[in-house]
Amino acid sequence: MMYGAEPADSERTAFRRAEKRYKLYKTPNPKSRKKLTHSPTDLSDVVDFQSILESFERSGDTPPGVYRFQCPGFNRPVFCFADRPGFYFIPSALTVEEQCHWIRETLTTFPQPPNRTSLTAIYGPIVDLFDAAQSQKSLIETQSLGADAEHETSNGENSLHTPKYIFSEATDNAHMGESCKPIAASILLRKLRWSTLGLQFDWSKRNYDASLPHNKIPAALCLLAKRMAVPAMSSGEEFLPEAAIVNYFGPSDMLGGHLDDMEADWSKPIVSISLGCKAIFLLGGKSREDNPIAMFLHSGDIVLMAGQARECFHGVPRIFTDDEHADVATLLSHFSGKDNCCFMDYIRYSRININIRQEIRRAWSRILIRVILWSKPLPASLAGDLHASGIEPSGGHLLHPLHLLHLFSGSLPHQPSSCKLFFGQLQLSSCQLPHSLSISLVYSGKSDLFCTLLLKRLRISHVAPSLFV
Ligand SMILES: O=C(O)CCC(=O)C(=O)O
Ligand SMILES: [Fe+2]
Repeated sequence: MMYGAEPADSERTAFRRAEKRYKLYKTPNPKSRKKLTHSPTDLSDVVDFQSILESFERSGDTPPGVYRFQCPGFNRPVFCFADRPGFYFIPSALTVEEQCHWIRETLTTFPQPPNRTSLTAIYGPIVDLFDAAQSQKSLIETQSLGADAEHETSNGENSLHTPKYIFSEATDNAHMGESCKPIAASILLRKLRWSTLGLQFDWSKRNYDASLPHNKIPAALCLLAKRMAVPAMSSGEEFLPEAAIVNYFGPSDMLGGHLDDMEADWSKPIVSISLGCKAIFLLGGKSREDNPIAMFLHSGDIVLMAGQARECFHGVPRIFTDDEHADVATLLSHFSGKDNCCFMDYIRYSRININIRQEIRRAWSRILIRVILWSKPLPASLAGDLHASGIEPSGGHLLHPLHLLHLFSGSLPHQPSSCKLFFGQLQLSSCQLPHSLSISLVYSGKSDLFCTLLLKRLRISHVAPSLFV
């Protein structure tokens, strides 16, 4: 969309106006007819935690509205905004060596199958994309190649996940025809927008699909996230990473305002790591109408969003790749040397974000359990029915409310004797019982009470109120 040509509609909210204020605009360069130049952006209102940290270390002071969060045992200063509870900023959380390590990982190991990437839907699983870019290979459809190439596809993949495309030295497509045009790996690497670690996110359905093949989150990343999540965790609680999304940003990319709502328990933080070129992060409020706070994200900064901050719109309207603002000189100096030039070339004009999550709401399995909460003896026909469907557990009393509530919440808010006859259906996630639970009551004497109770106690992710009678 061109500057100034957007419909008034899109400018309606405060969040959208802030995005427009900070996004990259290219205008014709007065000195050269062909080239475009970037129009200057007023950055005077952008909070810079790098300089807040410096002045805090010098004088112990923080600017109005920002305070240092005391977190015993955490060895980095953490800052918070007075009016955005649940948001934590850890400036320079990673050393430059750590940043280099994670940049390598995000480009080499993280996009490897079975992890899905933004390229998987088009090309199938792609193995060793970064290596291929480094050695100037091209991606070619497997049918268009002979036996030699087939050999390469047996790279540890089973037949189900055999790549449709593979990398080849060949770039001459004269004999292949237009439909099989090779695509340079370096171009694909630039097109890589995201990869997912741990439980795989299915963007078409906007949920995590536990049935997709996946590995656990790499142990070192898990450890880092646990260590960094501490300021946002209640004391004694540990962050348990289950999935991570890696975002790759090129010079004119942006991430529009959004909420991350695919996790069942919003009290758990999202741990978000910034690598590479500096960016502007917008932290809005619970409505798009709330004025967002703009702040810089530098390479090595970590942000935590937990509790109320999980309900705040946020986004990244701008990546700086120009020498004046990108702030990657130190990083680039660590990537000097022949073996590193590909990393250096990439990160000079890119930003990478790794965000790590817990309590993923899984796609529903097909296990359907009818649950009956009763205060009287269970009618024999119903008991027999349940028994026949093979859902009665050993011990026989699962469907007693006491048992159910203990199983999922460890507490019992009211006595079974005060329950009316409740008859409902529970649909359970097969992977992780307490985290994902959906219930629709088909009959209930006090369905609203029951619903509130389940929502509160059992972390029900979704209730279809229309089904309540
Ligand atoms: O890139 C960032 O810093 C934020 C990423 C983010 O909000 C997301 O992936 O949901
Ligand atoms: Fe997000």
